[in-house]
Amino acid sequence: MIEFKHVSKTYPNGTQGLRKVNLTIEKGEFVVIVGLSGAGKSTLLRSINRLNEITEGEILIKGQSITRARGKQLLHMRRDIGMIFQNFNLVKRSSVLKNVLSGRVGYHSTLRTVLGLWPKKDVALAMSALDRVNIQEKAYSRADELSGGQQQRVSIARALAQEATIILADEPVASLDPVTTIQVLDDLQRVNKELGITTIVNLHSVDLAKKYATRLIGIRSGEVVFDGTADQASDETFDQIYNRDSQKEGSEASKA
Ligand SMILES: Nc1ncnc2c1ncn2[C@@H]1O[C@H](COP(=O)(O)OP(=O)(O)OP(=O)(O)O)[C@@H](O)[C@H]1O
Repeated sequence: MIEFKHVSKTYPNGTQGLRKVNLTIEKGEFVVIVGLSGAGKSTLLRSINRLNEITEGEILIKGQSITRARGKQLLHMRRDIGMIFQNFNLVKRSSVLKNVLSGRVGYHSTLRTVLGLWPKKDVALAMSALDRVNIQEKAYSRADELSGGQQQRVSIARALAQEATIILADEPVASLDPVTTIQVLDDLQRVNKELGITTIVNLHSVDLAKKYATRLIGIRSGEVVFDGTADQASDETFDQIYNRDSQKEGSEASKA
C-alpha cells in the first residue's frame, strides 16, 4: 500500500539522503527502520507524507501518487497519515483534548477549527482515542502538565482521532526513559494490531527494533541494505547496517 519507486533525495547542498530506494510496505505491517545516525532514516520516513520532498522517483499510497498530488488530493492523502515526533509536537498550553482534536483539522473548514466548534462526534472520537491509550482522565489537563510518556500517548491519540491508516513515528522514544519507552512502543504496537494501522518507526535501539518489528529495514548511506523479519537479521546483518567493519566509522557504530 506504500510503494517507493526508485526514490532518491539530494538535499540542496548536494548531500544524498536517499539513493534509488525501492520498497513496498503492506497494510498492517509494523516496520522499524534502523541505521546509523545520518543514514537517511528520517529522510525516508518524512518523504512518505512529503515533509521531505524527494528529488527523483515516486511514492504511491494505496496506488495513488503522493509525489504528484496537489491541493485537495494532497490534503486528503495526508489526512490518512498520522505523524509522531520525538518532541511530541503538542501545543503545550492547550488541553490534552484540544490537542487530540487538532487531529481533526483536515476534516473541517479553517474557521470552524479556529473557533473550536468541534462536532460532538469529533469530541467523542477524541475521547475514545484517549481511552485507547489509557489517558482519558487527562483530557482536561494542560498538555505540559503531563509526563513525556503521557505526552507521547496524546500524540498517538491525535493520530487516532485523525483516523489515520498509516502512522509514521520519527524516533518516538528518543526522549523517554526505558520504562516509558516500552509503554509507548506497546501502545503503538497495540493500535497497529487492533486497528490494523500500518506503522513505520525509526529507532536507534537494535534490541527494541527486534522486539517490535514485523519487518526490519536497515539503511546505510541512503540505501536499503537489509529488508526482512527480525529473525532473519543476524549479528552480521547489523554489522553491515552499522558499518562495523569499517575502521573509519567503527567508533560511530559502537555508539549506535
Ligand atoms: N536539510 C538538510 N540539508 C542537507 N542535508 C541534510 C538535511 N537533512 C538531512 N541531511 C543529511 O542527509 C543525511 C540523512 O539524514 P537523516 O536525518 O535522514 O538521517 P537519520 O538516519 O534520520 O539520522 P538520525 O538518526 O541522526 O536522525 C545526513 O547526511 C544528513 O546530514
